[in-house]
Amino acid sequence: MSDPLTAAAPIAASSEPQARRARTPAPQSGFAPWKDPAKAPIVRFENVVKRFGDFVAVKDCTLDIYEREFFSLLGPSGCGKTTLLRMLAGFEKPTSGRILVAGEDITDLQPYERPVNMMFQSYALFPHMTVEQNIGFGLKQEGMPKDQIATRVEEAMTMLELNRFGKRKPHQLSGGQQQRVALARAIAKKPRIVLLDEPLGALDKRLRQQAQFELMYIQETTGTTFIIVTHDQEEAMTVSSRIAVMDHGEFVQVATPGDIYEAPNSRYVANFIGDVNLFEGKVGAVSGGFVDLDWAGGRARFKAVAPEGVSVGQDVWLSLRPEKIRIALDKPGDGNNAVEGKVVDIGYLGSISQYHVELANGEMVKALRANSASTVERPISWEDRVWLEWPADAGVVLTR
Ligand SMILES: Nc1ncnc2c1ncn2[C@@H]1O[C@H](COP(=O)(O)OP(=O)(O)OP(=O)(O)O)[C@@H](O)[C@H]1O
Repeated sequence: MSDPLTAAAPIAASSEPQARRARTPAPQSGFAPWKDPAKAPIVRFENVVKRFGDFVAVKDCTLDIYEREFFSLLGPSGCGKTTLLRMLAGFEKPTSGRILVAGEDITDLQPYERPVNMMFQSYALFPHMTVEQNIGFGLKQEGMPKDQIATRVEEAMTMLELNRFGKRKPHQLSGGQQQRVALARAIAKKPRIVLLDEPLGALDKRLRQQAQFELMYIQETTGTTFIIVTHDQEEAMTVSSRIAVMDHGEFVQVATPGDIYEAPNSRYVANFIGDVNLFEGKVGAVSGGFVDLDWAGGRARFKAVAPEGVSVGQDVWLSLRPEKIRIALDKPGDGNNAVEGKVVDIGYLGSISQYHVELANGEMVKALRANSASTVERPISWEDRVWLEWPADAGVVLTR
């Protein structure tokens, strides 16, 4: 059973959307400590390996996380996200490697000796205690004087808008309110680092989105470093300063949401985040920072920005997001990449439509088009022959 002190429940979904809507977090513009060589990380995983018997759950992971980051570990089920988090919290010991917090090696410290509080997916509130008592419990265990506990509990309840519920027991609260109590309890101890394992997993989509903003607000207001485990890419994109995309116990890419989306380093990452078209081809030529990519055995040549170290004859993939493609009935002029196809499906999404276009080699490409009232062209419909067009810098050439 998890320790109710450290194993708190998911974050709250607000039951007072009106009151809370005004509190959108300030954007972390310009916040990029990972780019500053003078900055020391608050968390460092150093060549961390975790084996369970013969199985390697985490393979030689090295990662720096900086103070005030909202850092996401993102990946499919079983890729090692929770194991990494549990090693940082002290519930698992690395098979080899070290974990440092603020420069101090904490690998051998007990969970309660670490400046870290972990919130698990499960609820772990004490049913016989009031909200106030639940929030103050950890502080009481630490031997904090009563008046200071009262102040901390008050602060945490105010932040989570729980003041009205202080005297209630957990069963007298909604699920979302219980989650807020759990978060209040975690932050009342003022840990330097809060770890969240799928904190919003139990919420439906609407509440989840609301709770994401709430989490961001609390993270920014308290100045705490948050590390979250999620397999929901939209969630990671919304809340994170940076994301580590994981696969089979390894980091595939660690970058900002923008870079992960715009500059994925592999087909795995491109496919994992958002919708993408992948054109397989061979490099036909490299010059002036661009490659010519021979697609479908030479049916067409696409120009794209050359990745580092690419050479003629190499197998590559052009990753192209649907919104970067212009779809039109008329053949575009020279200059951009263009390929012809037939519309086989249209998804009407309100402000935009998604077109599924079949190319000559049978490949399907997705393209988006705004449903703008000012569009003078005739609407594009099923079975139409269309042209897909994009500039050389719209896609990313991937070598793996
Ligand atoms: N105590 C354990 N004993 C043996 N294998 C384990 C243990 N804990 C985790 N594993 C294995 O290690 C791998 C990584 O598990 P982990 O819980 O870190 O994955 P995850 O990425 O968090 O997945 P999920 O999103 O499903 O929670 C899985 O294959 C899991 O079965």
